[in-house]
This record gives sequence, structure tokens and C-alpha cells, in this order.
Amino acid sequence: MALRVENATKQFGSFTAVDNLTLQVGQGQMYGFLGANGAGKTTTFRMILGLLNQTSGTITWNGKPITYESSPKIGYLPEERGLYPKMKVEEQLVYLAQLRQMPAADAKREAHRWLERFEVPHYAQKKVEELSKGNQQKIQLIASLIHKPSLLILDEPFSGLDPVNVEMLKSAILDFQKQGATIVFSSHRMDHVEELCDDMSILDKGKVVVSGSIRDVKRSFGKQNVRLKMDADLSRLGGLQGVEGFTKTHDGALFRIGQEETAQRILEEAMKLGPLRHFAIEEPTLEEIFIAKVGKAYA
Ligand SMILES: Nc1ncnc2c1ncn2[C@@H]1O[C@H](COP(=O)(O)OP(=O)(O)OP(=O)(O)O)[C@@H](O)[C@H]1O
Repeated sequence: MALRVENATKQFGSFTAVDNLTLQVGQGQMYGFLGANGAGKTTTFRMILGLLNQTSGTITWNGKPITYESSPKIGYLPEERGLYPKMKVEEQLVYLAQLRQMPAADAKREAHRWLERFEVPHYAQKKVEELSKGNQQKIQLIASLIHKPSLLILDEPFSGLDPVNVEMLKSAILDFQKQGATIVFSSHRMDHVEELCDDMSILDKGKVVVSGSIRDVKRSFGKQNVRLKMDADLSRLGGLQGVEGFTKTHDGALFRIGQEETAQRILEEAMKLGPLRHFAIEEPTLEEIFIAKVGKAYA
């Protein structure tokens, strides 16, 4: 029971948008897809969903390609949001759920449950175009999961949301996963992937440059950070043997190191400079890994 993508390639003419991509997502897992604009995330999703044919490779969900017949089991939040602007919210949700073979009465009940959860029950009889962007996104998310799919694909579900709404949608997505759904989502925000996902991939120009469990990805990166908080001038410590990166922070400094013993050296030297408020060895963030692997800051 899994989503399997094996050696999938998509070419548009002579341009390779996705290049020999392989990944596997187990039943009930949350999988994160990171990549800069144009990396190939949406193209991959469209291939998984059978909306685009891959040029080569195989893609299966529970052993079979996804087709129109699988649609009651699949949910999709597309990047180019696909609601009918002039249709009323409740009517639209019920209509979309019925397309996925959910009986109208169940769809209506579920629509109201989700609208309550997202604190917008008063929008049920409003046209979608009358809602703010963030509230339209809530409706779009409800539309993607109202029929209780077992595979849910979300293309940038948190883009354009304020922090309160991000938290609201995150917790809904996590609850949906707890009920057994397999979820794949793309994001430009590393912290969202870090927080929500079991496994992840970073895509660059159609190729996977990093993949695996977040823990393994961080461990195999082989770098750590040392954070110091103290008032002394720490610039001199940036030149210590084994320090690969040094950044002044408002309350101290951050050091990039490759070897544990360098942390010891930093600590010993720092203590000679005055009283220390804080010392910690921190694992690398996905952002640092992304920059190291993709070679540029994230858009
Ligand atoms: N139908 C198409 N015809 C030609 N090129 C395409 C087509 N669809 C996508 N591409 C190209 O394939 C590449 C990957 O696009 P894709 O939309 O998959 O990227 P993405 O990672 O989802 O980017 P973003 O974060 O901007 O949404 C881009 O260079 C894009 O221009």
C-alpha cells in the first residue's frame, strides 16, 4: 500500500521538467516536496494524478496507475486554485464531493463540519468570489478532502495564508493524516515540511538532490551549528580551527561546524572571553541543507 514513483521523467519538447524521479510514500505518511520555482513539483503531482502522461517511468498507487476510476479515493488541491467563483460555497462543496461519488446528504453534513472547524460557517451561502483569498483557500482545502480520500495531494496548501490560518490548516491536515490518509504536499516553506513530514525530497531542475526521512537527511548532511549567547565580541572565534561558518547574531554568534570536537574548542575559548548565557549544539535546518545542495537562497 503505497505511492510509488519509479524513474519518472517528463519532457516538454526537448525540455526535461522532471528527470528520472524515484520516490515512495507509505500508507498514512506525510511526504514533503521542496523545490524552487520551476523545480518540477507541480509536473510531478500532475503525473501522479494521471493528468499528464510521463515520458518514461512508472507511477502507481497501491500497485495501479491513478485513473478516473480512482478519483473517489484521491484528493487534489491544485496550485492554480480551481473553484467556481460564482457558485455558492456549500453548493460548490456538495457538487465537488458528489463528483467523487459522495452522497449529497453526507457531503452537506461534512461541508458544514469543515466550515465550522475553519471558523467560516457563515460563508456557506456566499459566492466564492466574495471571500478573501485566505478563506477561498480554506474552501479549496475542504473541497480536496471532503470525500475522505486515502491519497491527498496538496500543491502549496499554505501559500498566501496568514499565520493563524496556516496553523488552522496544518492541524486539519495532521488530523486527516491521523485518520490514515497518505498526504503529499509541496511547499516553499522548509519549516512547514520540517514540522509536518516524515519523509521529504528536495527537487532542483527536475532532479531529486536530497531525499529521505528528515532525521536521516539532517544526519547525513554532516554539519551542525553551535549557538552562543554572550555579550563579548566573538569575531575572533570565527577563525578557530574547524569552524566552517560564522554569523554574528543579535545576542551572540552562530558557528557552522563539521566535527563535534570543534564545539568543545569553541566552548573553551568562549569561556575565556567572559560569562556565557547560552551554549547549544543544534542540528542543521532544512534551509541550510537546501542552500548547500541547491546552491542558492530559497525564493
Ligand atoms: N505544459 C508545459 N509545457 C512546457 N513546459 C512546462 C509545462 N508545464 C511545466 N513546464 C515547465 O516545467 C518546469 C517545471 O514546472 P513546474 O510547474 O512543475 O514547477 P514547480 O516546481 O511546481 O514550480 P512552482 O514552485 O513555481 O510552482 C518549468 O520550467 C515549467 O516552465
